[in-house]
Amino acid sequence: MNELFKNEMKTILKDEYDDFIQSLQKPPVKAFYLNPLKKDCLHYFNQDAISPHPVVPDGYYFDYEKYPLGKSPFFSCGLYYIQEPSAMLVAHFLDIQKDDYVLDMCGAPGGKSCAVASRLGPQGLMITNDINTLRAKILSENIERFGLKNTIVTNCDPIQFTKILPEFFDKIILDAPCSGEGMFRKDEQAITTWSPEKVQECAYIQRQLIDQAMQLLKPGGTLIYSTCTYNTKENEEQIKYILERYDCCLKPLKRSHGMANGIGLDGVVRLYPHHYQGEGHFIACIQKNGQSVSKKYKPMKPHISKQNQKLVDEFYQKYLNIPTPDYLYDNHNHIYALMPQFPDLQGIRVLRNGLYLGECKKNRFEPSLALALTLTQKDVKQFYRFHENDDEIKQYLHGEAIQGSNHKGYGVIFVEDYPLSFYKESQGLAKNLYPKGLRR
Ligand SMILES: C[S@@+](CC[C@H](N)C(=O)[O-])C[C@H]1O[C@@H](n2cnc3c(N)ncnc32)[C@H](O)[C@@H]1O
Repeated sequence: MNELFKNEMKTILKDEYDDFIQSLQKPPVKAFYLNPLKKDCLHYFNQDAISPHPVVPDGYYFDYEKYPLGKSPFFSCGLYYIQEPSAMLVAHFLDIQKDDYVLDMCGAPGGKSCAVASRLGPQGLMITNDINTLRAKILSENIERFGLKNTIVTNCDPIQFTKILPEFFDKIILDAPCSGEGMFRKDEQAITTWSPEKVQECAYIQRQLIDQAMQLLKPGGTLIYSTCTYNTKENEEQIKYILERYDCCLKPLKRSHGMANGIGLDGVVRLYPHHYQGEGHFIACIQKNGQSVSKKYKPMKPHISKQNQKLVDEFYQKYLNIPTPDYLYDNHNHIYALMPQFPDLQGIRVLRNGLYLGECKKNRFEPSLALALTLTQKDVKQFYRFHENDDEIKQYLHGEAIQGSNHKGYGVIFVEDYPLSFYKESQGLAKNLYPKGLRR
């Protein structure tokens, strides 16, 4: 470990420094939170291998060596998100309201976006963004896995939002790119890439993102700022900058279970692995002063050709018990269901425009995995239901077809009550429609 980092931690922690260093020798802890869109699923978990997070209501620690939750088919069904237990506090502290419009500026891989978007109601909106294209694609996959309909995934420099959506958002998450000092136990690479120059560089980028966030936030709106690093330049100094520069105030966070106070700043939260069961983190909450007024903005316009509308309608009538969504958007024959509150994002690279329904090709409609993951057994005319450990589920996730019956056409595979994927049946065989990239 870099001597400069050690010296800095000695200054920050004083006589707790040895305890901190010892805690870095222990294995990292892992946790998950439940997806509130997937009802009544807790009893399917091995109760002996999970224990409740002391603060986050739907959060649980788990023993990842004995209980590899990432491999369960329930993971593919989007029942939970595996997230570092300190990071879980960010969404928890945001105090989400059902109709909030939320922006996650640096969203990938999506731990905070999924937590927040799954708690919004149908009037709410989540725009989650990442500047890195590869990471934005992973973000988009996680949004899909969680079965979210109210979420737009973008891949841009967030400065682009300031031109079209000033003072638009009720809540903004700025989980900033940082020097990663809090990740040293979990990620060897974080140790080797750390340098004082990296701290300076991150602080500079964070400042730009902060300025953008404050332009995008509604008066009365809340910004949650977090990092997974310990130095004050990337943490308290950034918060003091916001408080001096903008008409806003600090919303004090309730500390418990070993959460530490800020350095020279009260009301923020510092998490250290020798006090709190998780990795290192910093969290602060800022409220912009002023009255919240809903601004007029240009909504995203639905559009779809008559021919494609007919194909989608036919599919819904034949295979589903729910009506075709009202607001369809056709992007080169890829069909999305928009929500009426979606803003027009002209000029911004959009990876997922609400719920991706599927593709119209060769005069038919092919439904997507994303659509399957939002459906219940009542919503579909044909389905097969299996248990978590059934061979059929293993075969299906592996990419194989499974034994069907004499039905024909599209249906959905469920693991207990939870949708996993569409299949297409003919001649007694349910053909595999699970995307190749996700098979295992
Ligand atoms: C700490 S991670 C975010 C983790 C994420 N919030 C979550 O909970 O899963 C920081 C992210 O910021 C992205 N990033 C870096 N610079 C950025 C910028 N200028 N604008 C937007 N995103 C940026 C990185 O690609 C990275 O994915």
